[in-house]
Order: sequence, then structure tokens, then C-alpha cells
Amino acid sequence: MRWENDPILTVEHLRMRFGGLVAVNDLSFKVGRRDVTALIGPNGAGKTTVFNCITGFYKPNEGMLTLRQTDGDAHLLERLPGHRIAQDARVARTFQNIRLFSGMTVLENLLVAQHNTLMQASGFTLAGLFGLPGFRNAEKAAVEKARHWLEKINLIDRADDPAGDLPYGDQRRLEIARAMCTDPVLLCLDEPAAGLNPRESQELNTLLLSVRNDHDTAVLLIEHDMSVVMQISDHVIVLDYGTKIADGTPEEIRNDPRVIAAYLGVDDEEVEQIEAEVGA
Ligand SMILES: Nc1ncnc2c1ncn2[C@@H]1O[C@H](COP(=O)(O)OP(=O)(O)OP(=O)(O)O)[C@@H](O)[C@H]1O
Repeated sequence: MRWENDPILTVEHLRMRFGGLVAVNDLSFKVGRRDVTALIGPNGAGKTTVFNCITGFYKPNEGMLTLRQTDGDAHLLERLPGHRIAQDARVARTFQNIRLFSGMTVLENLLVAQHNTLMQASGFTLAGLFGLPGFRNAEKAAVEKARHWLEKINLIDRADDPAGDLPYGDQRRLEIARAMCTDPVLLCLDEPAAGLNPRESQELNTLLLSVRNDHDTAVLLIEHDMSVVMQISDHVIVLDYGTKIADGTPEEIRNDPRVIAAYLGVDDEEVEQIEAEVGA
């Protein structure tokens, strides 16, 4: 499997407790460098907690999260502060709820994402203040990158409109474009298809496949919409009560009795019976 041979992210024995509640328990999995990987499971299974550990919002109680760049450089995410996970390890994320700057224009949202690069080019304001060529070039490149993404998500005509005026599905795609403007190697998306109609879901699928195919960015997504998961994922990991119950290709997952049992919420005895049948 590709994710075994060339993982961008390796999660080992991750454990996260909230008081007496073990939200994630001894979880290990790999995310392939060229894959769309889906993390699925019933409500409360621990998916967002895993994302929060990867992106530095939570420090796990136990476990190792290793992000390996193409050049072999490794970052131990559990040891890095959140801003360095974004800046140095180049992990970007979106949230369950939309977090655009709704009063700023669509274009400005994509320029803000490039703030770090622009600040560096400005020598932390002086070069910017005097309009030196290095800064002007960086500014031009930032606008070009923003326009590239607006073309890609079909929002170039709305570049100067406030982001908050866009329809919901467009705002979702704009958030992904904003995350992509930071040149991430790993893009983590928390329920990107939530609230989308079938047409918008299809546009999202096209965008995510293009992220995987045309950029050196691995995609890890939490998703409840199985039509999105099954259509675009190369690899699916299933959580239930904080532990991994299945890990494989969409075809393997679709027919796994443990997954069906977890989703249908059958009785414990029935789950045990199903697990015995599949030799778990
Ligand atoms: N900050 C927190 N403090 C206490 N408990 C928490 C915290 N964050 C998550 N939990 C608990 O951890 C468990 C896993 O929650 P999590 O949000 O990770 O699940 P999820 O799989 O993302 O669920 P959903 O699909 O509903 O978003 C839940 O029982 C939740 O109540």
C-alpha cells in the first residue's frame, strides 16, 4: 500500500484524555504522501480530537506524530507549538464551521494567508514601506497565487466581493483555497462537505482531486458524507470510541462488518458476534 511505503504522516500510539474520558486510545495509522485519506466514524468517535493533536491545538498525553517532508526532514508534531506546525512542518487545516474573514474581500482572504511570506519579503516592514523591488515582487507573486486559486475555484469574478456574501458552498471552497495559499504539504479538512448540496459536493470532489493530483499536498479529511469519502479517497481509516476499527481502501471499508456495525449502532453482543465472524 502506498501509505505504508511513503507516508507523509505517521501517527503512533496516540492517546488523548479529557479527565476520565479517553477520547483517543492507542491510535496508530499512516497518511500517504500522494493520497486522499479519510478519517471516518460515528459522532464522538474522536476524529476532531485527532485533528487537534496533529495541528497542535491539543498536546497528546501519549504518542508520536511524525511528519516527513519529501527531502527526508522529519518534524515531531507533538513537540512543536501550533504556529510552527503550520509554518515549518507546513500543515494547514480548515474547521467544521466556516472561519473566513467575512468582511474582507475574497481576494484579501487569500492574501492574508500569505502574510508570513510577505512580512519576510518586507524585512518586517522597512522594505515594504519604501516599496523596494524584493517586496514588490513578493507582493506580485502573492496576488498571482491568489488569482490562480480563484480561477481554480471559479470565483475570479467575485474577487472584490466580501467573502461573507458568497453562497455557502463557495465559502467552503474559498477556505480550502486559502489553506492552499500557504503551500501546505498536508491539508487537514474537517467535514468539508457538511451542508453542501449535490452540485457543490461534486465541485468539492473535483477541487480535492486536483489538490492531490496537481500539487505536492496530501489530503486528510474528516467526513460524514459517504458519497464524498467513497468517490475521492484512496485510503479510509475508521474510528469508534477513540480506537481504530478498520483501515484500508474504500472497497475494503465498504464491506467491513465492524464498520457497518459501528454505523448502525447494533448491540454490543452483535458487534462481538460480527467481530468473531471477521476474526477481529
Ligand atoms: N475539549 C474537550 N473537553 C472534554 N471532552 C472533549 C473535548 N473535545 C472532545 N471531547 C470529547 O471527546 C470525544 C471525542 O470527540 P471528538 O469531537 O473528537 O469526536 P468526533 O469523532 O470528531 O465527533 P463528531 O463527528 O460529532 O464531530 C467526545 O466524547 C467529546 O465529547
